Amino acid sequence: MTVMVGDSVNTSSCHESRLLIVGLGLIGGSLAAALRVAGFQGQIAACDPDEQEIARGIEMGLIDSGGTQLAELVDDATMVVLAVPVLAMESVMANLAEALPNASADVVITDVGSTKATIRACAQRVFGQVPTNMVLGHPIAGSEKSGVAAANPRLYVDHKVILTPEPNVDRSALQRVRCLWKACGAEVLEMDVERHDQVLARTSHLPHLLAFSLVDTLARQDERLDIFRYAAGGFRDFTRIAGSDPVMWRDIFIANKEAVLASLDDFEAGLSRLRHAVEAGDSDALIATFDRASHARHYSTLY
Ligand SMILES: NC(=O)c1ccc[n+]([C@@H]2O[C@H](COP(=O)([O-])OP(=O)(O)OC[C@H]3O[C@@H](n4cnc5c(N)ncnc54)[C@H](O)[C@@H]3O)[C@@H](O)[C@H]2O)c1
Ligand SMILES: O=C(O)C(=O)C[C@]1(C(=O)O)C=C[C@@H](O)C=C1
Repeated sequence: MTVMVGDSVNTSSCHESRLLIVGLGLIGGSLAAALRVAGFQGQIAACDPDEQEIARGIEMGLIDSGGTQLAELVDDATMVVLAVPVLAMESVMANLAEALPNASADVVITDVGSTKATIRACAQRVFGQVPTNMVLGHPIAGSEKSGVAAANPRLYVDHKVILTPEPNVDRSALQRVRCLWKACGAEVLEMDVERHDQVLARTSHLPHLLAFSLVDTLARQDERLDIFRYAAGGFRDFTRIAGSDPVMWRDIFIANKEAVLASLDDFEAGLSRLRHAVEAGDSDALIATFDRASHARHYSTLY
């Protein structure tokens, strides 16, 4: 079957007969939206403690059914996608473990959490080991918005999804999770858990920490109204992500503490070098730093 996600043609197909999304927010809702647009034939159900998110998901045509109680929704699920904040994963897994006998015999479990080591540890605590039918993953796509109302069917198109399978993973479970994301237009990669957390600490978690800190620092100053009134493109580009969900980011910084602190050490050293260059009016040092950064930014694969 050939399916279309916007302009991109995707020849892989996702044959799950019943997909259960746990946590119907931006990421879970966008997954449902992308599958709908791709012509996904299976049922899509969702579980969320917020009844209004479920009602909105049904109203938007993203899910067929849903509710607040996981145990009532697991029946016959062929794939379960955990899309809740990182520190909510363990309690969701514990509930899932109880209800899992009602799922399809070949059920596959995956997640979308922004950190991977703590979520792997949750799975080990709840199930004794990461089950062979569990494939942890992370779509490298998102926004500062939250909730199903912000769901975007094109969110994953041409974006990377990193899967972090365990060595003993069931190969067909891995293949089915790859198919899920390919159907959404994503490019699927594999990485080990430790490397994932180190890389994402630098490219995603650190920038969010800096944006939150800058906006908070300015917002606490007496003349904040005046400052924000004159802010333009540079401020907007640098700080968009400071509007992101506080709970989601609290969880990420608690979960990925060590890697974030290491990336913060490197950043502080660089900032300190720049501070000295500014203090000393060291034109050569300033030009050398900005030149390196500008080249790196232009020649990176960002779009
Ligand atoms: N927002 C992003 O840019 C982004 C990108 C990639 C991955 N992620 C990851 O995806 C996950 C979801 O993020 P989001 O942006 O969709 O957040 P969101 O706030 O939009 O949605 C999360 C949903 O989970 C629900 N929830 C919370 N606890 C729950 C529980 N115990 N059982 C069921 N549902 C529960 C909330 O009610 C909410 O509707 C997080 O782990 C986050 O780290 C986010
Ligand atoms: O585009 C944004 O607003 C995002 O914050 C998305 C972003 C990122 O840092 O790139 C945020 C968290 C993720 O886990 C993955 C993607």
